[in-house]
Order: sequence, then structure tokens, then C-alpha cells
Amino acid sequence: MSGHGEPVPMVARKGGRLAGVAAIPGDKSISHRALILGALSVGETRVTGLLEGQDVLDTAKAMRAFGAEVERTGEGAWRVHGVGVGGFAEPEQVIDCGNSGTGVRLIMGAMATSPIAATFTGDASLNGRPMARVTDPLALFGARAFGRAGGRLPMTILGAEDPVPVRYATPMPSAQVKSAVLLAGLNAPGETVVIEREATRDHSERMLRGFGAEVTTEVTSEGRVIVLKGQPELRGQVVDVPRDPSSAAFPVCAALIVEGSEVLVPNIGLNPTRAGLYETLREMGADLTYENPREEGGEPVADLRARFSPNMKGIEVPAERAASMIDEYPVLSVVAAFAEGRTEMPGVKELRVKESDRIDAMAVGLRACGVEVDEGEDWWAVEGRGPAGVAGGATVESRLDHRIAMAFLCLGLATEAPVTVDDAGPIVTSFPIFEPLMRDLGASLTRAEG
Ligand SMILES: O=C(O)C1=C[C@@H](OP(=O)(O)O)[C@@H](O)[C@H](O)C1
Ligand SMILES: C=C(OP(=O)(O)O)C(=O)O
Repeated sequence: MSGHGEPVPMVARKGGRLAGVAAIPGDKSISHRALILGALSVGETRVTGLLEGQDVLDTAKAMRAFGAEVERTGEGAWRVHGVGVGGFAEPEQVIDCGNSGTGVRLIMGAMATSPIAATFTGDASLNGRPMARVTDPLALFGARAFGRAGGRLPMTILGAEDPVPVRYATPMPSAQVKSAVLLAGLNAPGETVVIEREATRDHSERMLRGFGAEVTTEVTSEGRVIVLKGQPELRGQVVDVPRDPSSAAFPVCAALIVEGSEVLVPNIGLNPTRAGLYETLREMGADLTYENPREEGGEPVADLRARFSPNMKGIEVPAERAASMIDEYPVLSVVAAFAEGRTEMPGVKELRVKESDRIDAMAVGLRACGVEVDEGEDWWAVEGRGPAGVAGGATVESRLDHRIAMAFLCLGLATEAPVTVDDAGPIVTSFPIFEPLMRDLGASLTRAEG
């Protein structure tokens, strides 16, 4: 959906401190999975706290197209009546996943072992992203993919008539690839095995277990070996979606760089496969505390309190931490610009195939704002300006990428001159209330003339 409308230029400027409590919407990764597993279950799934961002709304629409009943019953409250494993109907229309890599890749997995065809498309960003990473393993189940050159959308998947189980080692750290294989494995007989060298977010494994599938994870010398027993009967569940740590990153990071700020962000999931940013910020010397740490729905949760931190230092972010903070590098690079010394970010090749090439998008925009950035194919580094501060004063491109838009809007709250983002429209994909939430904290965000 994003990118289909008129651009929404937005200006961020230095104002007063940021202060208050930020109620973050539901986790995007968990929201997609709740709808998809609800659709693959027998009976009713009730979801509360669902992220009502465009990415997730596109997945809800897709689940209807495959035959599930999906209904909104209140704010963040949804009801899914599933068709059961193997029960997907053939969609009558093209499935438009908008801007969402997670949506399209997980849904391709979920339908690839049913004897149906489906054609997928997306916006200009999604149609430029690589799909062979999922269609290669799905071919092992017996599914066939017909897309554009380079394995791009639009693409038709012909599901396997007679699926076989698969053993697959993911060639890149990707929860989307892992999840596509596990979802395909649901309708294959026998055991489907995914091996990942580095741990990626484990929401699919956790939720599959919650819906009644047998899924085991063992750490071996090969890495994490995840085994799913095929053809389970999944049963509808009650899912309370935790708040999204990737969205929380924006008010937290803004508070660290805007003078005098103190922001409380309650109830944030700190699943270790997602919390790498917060560990990194603390290592940089951020005044960031975890209050009231507890367990909720089997996940570690805490309230985050972030205060203005003028004495942060650049660090080398361990490459093995990359998967646990992969979506947070854009906003980390903004914080790094205000720290003293260089922040090195190795092992992040995956950033080049997100909604945009995030290393390039951030490097170009940061340089325009007076920050030095070095980059290689799978690493980048930001020279922090420390007490010298960051000039700003540029118009930067968001490139159909919500995280780039939000990262630069946070930057502009602390630069000497305002920062303009050419199109803040994509923010609706993951954080539809970003603008009012940041304004309530005191941020000066204004819509500019196009
Ligand atoms: O599985 C998921 O929900 C996601 C996995 C990550 O992508 P990759 O699996 O491509 O790394 C992440 O960037 C994306 O925002 C959400
Ligand atoms: C990479 C992201 O999402 P997706 O891959 O689902 O488009 C993101 O939200 O930062």
C-alpha cells in the first residue's frame, strides 16, 4: 500500500525536551504470525494488541483470500476463523502484500504445500526484493515459482501436489526464510528440519508450539536445529501481542539524543532474539534502564526508561548480534552520530535487501546532514560527532522505507538545523501512530509542502 499515495514530506526540528510515557503498538512480526497461524488452525483465534499497520492489514486481507474468516472486533482486537492445515483455498485475485517482506515470504511458505496457485505482488520496494531465498527451499517441498528475472515479484507459486518434508540449512540469517520453511512443513508428512547458524527471531517456533504443533529446537555444532512434525492439527488460540521493541527504538533513541529528555516506554518485549539494540545502547553508555522486568506470555518484558545521554561513546557492535537488532541499525546510526568516536557495524549485508538498501540510504542522508560514514558490502561505520553536534539542514529520501523515514525524523529532533524527510508515508506500514505519539512526547514534527 505504501508508495501508492501522494508523498508526505515531513520536517523534524529541535524543540524542547521529550518527556512522558509512550504506548507502543503491537509487535509486527508476532501480528503477522498470529493471523497466519489463526488462518491455518481449526476453530477460532482471538488476537488482542494486533498491530494495525498496513503490512499486517495486507496479511489479514491475504488470509481472507485463502479462505479464512478474519474480522476486526475492536481496537487491535481481531477474530480469525481458520481453515486448518492444508485447508487453504485458491485465491481468486492477485495477493498484494504491499511493502511487507514478512507478509509475502511467510504466506508463500504457508501455501506452498497445498495444491493451489497464487500470484503475489507488492509495491515498488517489495517488487525489488529477492524472493529466491524462499522459493529455493520451497522448491524442495515440490512447489514451483514463476517470477520476474532475479526471482522478483510479481510471482506465481504453484503449490506442491504431493509435498515431501525438507531438511534445509538457511544460507543467510533470516527469520523470514526459516518461518517460510516451517510453515510449508506444516502440510508435509514427516519431519521438516531447519538449521540456522545464527539465532534469528524465534516467534514462529514459539507460536507454532502455542497452536499445538510439535517443534523442538536443539543447539548443536551445526547451529540451531529446529524440527517440526508435519501435519499437526493446529487449534485456534488466544494471542495477546506484546508491544514492538523495533518501534520502541524510535522514542527511546530520540530521548537519548534530545537534551533534557526522559521517556518511559512500558511493556516492551525483550526476547533476546530481538533486544540487541538495547544491549548495544547500554554498552555505548546510554542512560537506559529496564524497570519492572517480568515474564508475560512466556516472553521477558520490561518498562524502558531512556534519558538524555550526552556522554555516549562509539563502539564496535558484535557481528553475531546483528540478527537480534537487524531492523534497528538505521536508528542506531542516528544515535552513533551523536556519540563520541566511531561506531563500527560489521556483518550486516542483510541491510542491503530490506525495504531499501539501508546502508546506502542512511549513509547518503547522514552525510548530507554533516556526518561522516564509511561503508563496505557487509559493514558500515559512523564517525560520531560527540560534543560538536550534528548540523542537519538537509532533505533526505525515505525510499519507501518506514525505518529510514523514522530514523531521520528522530535525527532532526536533535540537529542544529531541521531535517526534512521527502516522504513519511511509509511509516504507516509498521508504526501508524508514530507522528501523534512523538508529538505527545514534545517532538516538533510538521508536515511540509511537497
Ligand atoms: O520474521 C520477521 O518477522 C522479520 C524478520 C526480519 O527479516 P529477515 O528474516 O529477512 O532478516 C526483519 O527484518 C523483519 O522486519 C521481520
Ligand atoms: C525489514 C522489515 O520488514 P519486512 O521485511 O517485513 O518488509 C522492517 O520492518 O524493518
